[in-house]
Amino acid sequence: ALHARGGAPVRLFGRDAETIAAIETRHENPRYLPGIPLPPSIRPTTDAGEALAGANVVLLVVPAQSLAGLAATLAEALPADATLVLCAKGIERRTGRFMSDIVADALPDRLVGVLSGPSFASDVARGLPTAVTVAASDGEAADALARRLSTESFRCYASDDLRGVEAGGALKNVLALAAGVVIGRGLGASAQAALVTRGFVELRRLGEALGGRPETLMGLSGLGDLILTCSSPQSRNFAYGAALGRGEDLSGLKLAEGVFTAAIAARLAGESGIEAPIVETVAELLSGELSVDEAAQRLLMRPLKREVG
Ligand SMILES: NC(=O)C1=CN([C@@H]2O[C@H](COP(=O)(O)OP(=O)(O)OC[C@H]3O[C@@H](n4cnc5c(N)ncnc54)[C@H](OP(=O)(O)O)[C@@H]3O)[C@@H](O)[C@H]2O)C=CC1
Ligand SMILES: O=C(CO)COP(=O)(O)O
Repeated sequence: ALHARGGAPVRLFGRDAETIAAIETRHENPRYLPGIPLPPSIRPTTDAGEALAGANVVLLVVPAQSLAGLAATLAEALPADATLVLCAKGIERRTGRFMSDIVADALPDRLVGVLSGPSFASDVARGLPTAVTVAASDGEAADALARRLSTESFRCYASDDLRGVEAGGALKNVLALAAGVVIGRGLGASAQAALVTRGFVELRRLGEALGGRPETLMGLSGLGDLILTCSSPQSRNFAYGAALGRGEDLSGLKLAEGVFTAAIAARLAGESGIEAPIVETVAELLSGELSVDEAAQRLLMRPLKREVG
């Protein structure tokens, strides 16, 4: 929407014919962004070939667990010189792969960027001020992509630390879920602040162990996104954790990305010898090893080894 408003030719591929038809006729996405007018110049289609013909920048915006399937759908129609921008935050549950690894396997030799940072879709689509990180392994490519994707309301900062950006985006989902549990259980704002701070320590430790740089984890795609999603019910991960914390029936609720990432993140922490008690507690809660009460208590008041605030 942002780029179409700025005059760029934008095509939108989606698989749900009803939603695509609504965007075409009403210039609104009633399922995902109700009430937000979309520029009539956007060309929506259910035909991947039509969407991709001649495209030079392609943003892939599906949940992390769906990226491999989407990459397979697009493979044939994707122009050879198109730059791919990965917007999903997470780790593939089945394989433990980060998003850039999935795309490197399915669509090798492509220029790949990762876009991540504190940015709720509805804020971005409304044109509210947003700042994110755009990473590519090649610094010059990251700079060019950040310039290309920036608009007056959407500022992209370039980074060449692809793994650090991916790690921050995936881990904050698990921590946002934990923050939701704390609030849902009624533990209060002080506990929430403690959770976010201790969660950030885990995000940094684990993110570095996975190959990310400290300054990336302290930036928009790490700390920035952690602050946003640990404090807003607009975050699906936070909202899912809050419902869990309140003891609600979750059967009608779409699984948040952090549900898929928690066990993998806990395993990666174990393999790297990293202490990640919050991530581990979320994984144990989701697997049923801990009750909500036990988990809520453990998230903040687990037995101390040698932690210093
Ligand atoms: N929403 C947000 O505020 C933000 C989201 N993100 C990240 O973006 C990613 C997507 O999030 P979001 O859009 O909110 O997710 P939603 O679950 O709200 O929407 C997912 C969209 O992806 C489509 N989709 C899923 N699988 C496929 C597939 N195999 N082929 C084609 N389309 C598919 C869905 O289509 P259908 O309707 O047909 O199922 C739907 O349009 C996530 O990783 C999230 O972390 C990042 C920042 C902010
Ligand atoms: O990543 C997000 C905002 O930056 C969106 O978070 P949720 O996936 O938890 O909704």
